[in-house]
Amino acid sequence: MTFTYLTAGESHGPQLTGIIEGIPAGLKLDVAQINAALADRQRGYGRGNRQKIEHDQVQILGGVRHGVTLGSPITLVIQNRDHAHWSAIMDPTAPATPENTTRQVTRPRPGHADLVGGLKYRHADMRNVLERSSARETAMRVAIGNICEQLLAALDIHLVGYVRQIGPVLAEDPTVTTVKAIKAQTAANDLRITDASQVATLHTLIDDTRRAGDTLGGLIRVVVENMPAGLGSYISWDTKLDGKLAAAVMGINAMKGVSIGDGFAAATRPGSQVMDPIAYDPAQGYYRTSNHLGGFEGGMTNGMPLVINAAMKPIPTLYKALPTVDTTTKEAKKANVERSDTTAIVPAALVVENVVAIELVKALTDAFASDNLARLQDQVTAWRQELRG
Ligand SMILES: Cc1cc2nc3c(=O)[nH]c(=O)nc-3n(C[C@H](O)[C@H](O)[C@H](O)COP(=O)(O)O)c2cc1C
Ligand SMILES: C=C(O[C@@H]1CC(C(=O)O)=C[C@@H](OP(=O)(O)O)[C@H]1O)C(=O)O
Repeated sequence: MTFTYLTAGESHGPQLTGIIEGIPAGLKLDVAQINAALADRQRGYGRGNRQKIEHDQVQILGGVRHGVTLGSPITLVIQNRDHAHWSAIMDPTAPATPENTTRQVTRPRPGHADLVGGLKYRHADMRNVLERSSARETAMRVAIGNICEQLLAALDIHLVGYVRQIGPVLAEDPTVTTVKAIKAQTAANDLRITDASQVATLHTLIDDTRRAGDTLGGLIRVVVENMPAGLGSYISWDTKLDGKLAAAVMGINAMKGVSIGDGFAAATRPGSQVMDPIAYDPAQGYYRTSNHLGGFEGGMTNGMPLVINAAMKPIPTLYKALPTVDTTTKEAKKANVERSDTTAIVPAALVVENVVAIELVKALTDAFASDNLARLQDQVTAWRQELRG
């Protein structure tokens, strides 16, 4: 069964909707876990006031009976609580007020989708663009990704996303590398970082940046453990799983770079310091004595932990608004600002984790018969056995 999903909904519309096809029948879904992931996406130092309004909860409206997946499409809904407050602002016919003279968005923000989206779809009011280009949509990708994570857990595959750097400040403890250790470290602070000694520095950096009306980006890493070797393929460029992961991660709002393993740093070193030597052990089969290549060779998983890195640009909406042009008068103006995050690197790390989970489920359900979970589990077990031999 080919796994596909679609999301719909605007940032301040009534709800986000998601439909997933291709989750095997027989998976017991833990809705509390999906809601915990949604709450986790809302946390993080540096976010704006929207998260005080939303309390994201998923409703499952199809594809699940008595808590167990049916193999049919799964329909998910998340309400936008802010919709109620926004309807007047969203009404293009409402008269302007002194507080809000810009009911129609005509001063596009550099770095956001406003201007090009408006030109492309002929939206004179670029609110029609920002509503859908907003990363509000990533709430649904996390709900879908969490269902995928629950399927991966049923196959004993585990993953975590974390923040390595915010702006210029590195906040990664290089000795914390396992999924379990990363989860323990990152749960203990509001920055999703593994080096807790940087928390105070980063709080100050984010506070100072917010006061200056500016914004920050950063670096993210996702680590996946126990993904079997041989997923993805070298046979054609578009079968490479590292490529599919890169596209999925780049598909997240504000991502500007994706790399695997040591990534760009590998380009500066000799091959002897980059290739991962092959070894064999009867209990675990073939393995590598290092993992510079982040678990991929020839577009295929090689059985080592997958290491996927992402670079997020700073948030494009600046309170100290940037120069733009009013699209009605063509006069030089300051860009539109309503409300914004100073940095969203903390939720973004969870979003990257979740889109990785989605791509891994796609790869697994492509490779194995997956109408039913028990059958999929049997095949993955048999495949792991074959690889050990
Ligand atoms: C979790 C998350 C939250 C974001 N919050 C904001 C925000 O508050 N304000 C903003 O201007 N951009 C925000 N962004 C980034 C924009 O959505 C993104 O830059 C925009 O859609 C343009 O797309 P691009 O950066 O991929 O080119 C956020 C991104 C993520 C992943
Ligand atoms: C709503 C979310 O993020 C939003 C993403 C976003 C953007 O432009 O991407 C802009 C802001 O929207 P608003 O003006 O409504 O506050 C963020 O809050 C969310 O993550 O749930």
